[in-house]
Amino acid sequence: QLSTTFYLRTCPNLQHIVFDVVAKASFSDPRIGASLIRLHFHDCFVQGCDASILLNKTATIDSEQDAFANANSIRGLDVMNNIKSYVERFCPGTVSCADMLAMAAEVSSEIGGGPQWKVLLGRRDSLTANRILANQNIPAPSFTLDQLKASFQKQGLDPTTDLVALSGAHTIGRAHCRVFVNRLYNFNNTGNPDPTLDSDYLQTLQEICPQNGNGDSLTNLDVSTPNTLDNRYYSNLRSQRGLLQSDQELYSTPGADTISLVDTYSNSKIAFNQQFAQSMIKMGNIGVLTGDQGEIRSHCNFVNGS
Ligand code: HEM
Ligand SMILES: [Ca+2]
Ligand SMILES: [Ca+2]
Repeated sequence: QLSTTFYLRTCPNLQHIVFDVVAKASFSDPRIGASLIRLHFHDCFVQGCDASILLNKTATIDSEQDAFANANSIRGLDVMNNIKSYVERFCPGTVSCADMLAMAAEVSSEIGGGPQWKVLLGRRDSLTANRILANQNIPAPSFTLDQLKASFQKQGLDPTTDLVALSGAHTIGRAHCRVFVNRLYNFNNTGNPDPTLDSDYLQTLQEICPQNGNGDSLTNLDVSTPNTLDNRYYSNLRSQRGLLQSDQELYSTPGADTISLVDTYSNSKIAFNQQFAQSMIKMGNIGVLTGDQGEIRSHCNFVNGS
């Protein structure tokens, strides 16, 4: 239903606009690519890839930006608005915010040293947002492997291949202490740290995140190459240096079918790149609105006429 040539005639310089805005933003903020990739993920897992995450709270919109996983956490909304204002200047009323999110994620992969792919286009923007669904559908960092699998399966993604490949996005970006501090001191109320955490790495993390701190400090998701979209994430998991419980689960759950894929991707950047691109395309197809469904928003943060 979507196509790579959707805006070929109606917005020929779209790709350049998205690339230029993201590239420029990356100079001053090397983390922005990570934030944009995550924004696309958090959009697609709630009502599909329809830019519902971009809608601000109003009298009628219960903003997904206030969901647990998003509040004080998502970034890049300003960059999306910046892209939109350029796009509206060149091709007014044509390009959906949902497509811009998918393109911004692809460009961010490219800029970060990851794979490129042909982005499928033609998505339309939602008229609604759903904060409650966001709380239900966006996986939590404390999830076990079974819970992660169920979450991906609910979206029609493969609970092994897509889960392992897309988790590889944690090869870039940062996380707050609050999302993993339980692993450092009192894992599952045992009074001890998570036993699947390397002891040197544990010590480093304890220095960054004191036991009774406010949890607001940030650290890199990938301890090896924090700003490069490579396959080091997977070698970290093999040496018990996954930052989130949901990361380490992929390798440390006894007998799991995800272990051999972690090995495969850690041994082959090519295999990872290929599957990451394929899984990103698949994620980008979740629940899309097409044809005359939804609308093309004139401002990404508001439905038209509001
Ligand atoms: C598998 C289940 C997943 C869980 C439980 C999870 C959880 C998280 C958490 C807790 C953070 C840190 C947020 C913060 O502290 O503010 C984070 C960051 C991030 N996530 Fe995930 N995530 C998952 C899958 C994904 C997927 C599928 C993608 C993209 C394809 C992704 C991309 C990212 C990126 C790039 C960051 C860093 C964002 C930044 O620095 O602004 N994650 N994730
Ligand atoms: Ca959505
Ligand atoms: Ca990396």
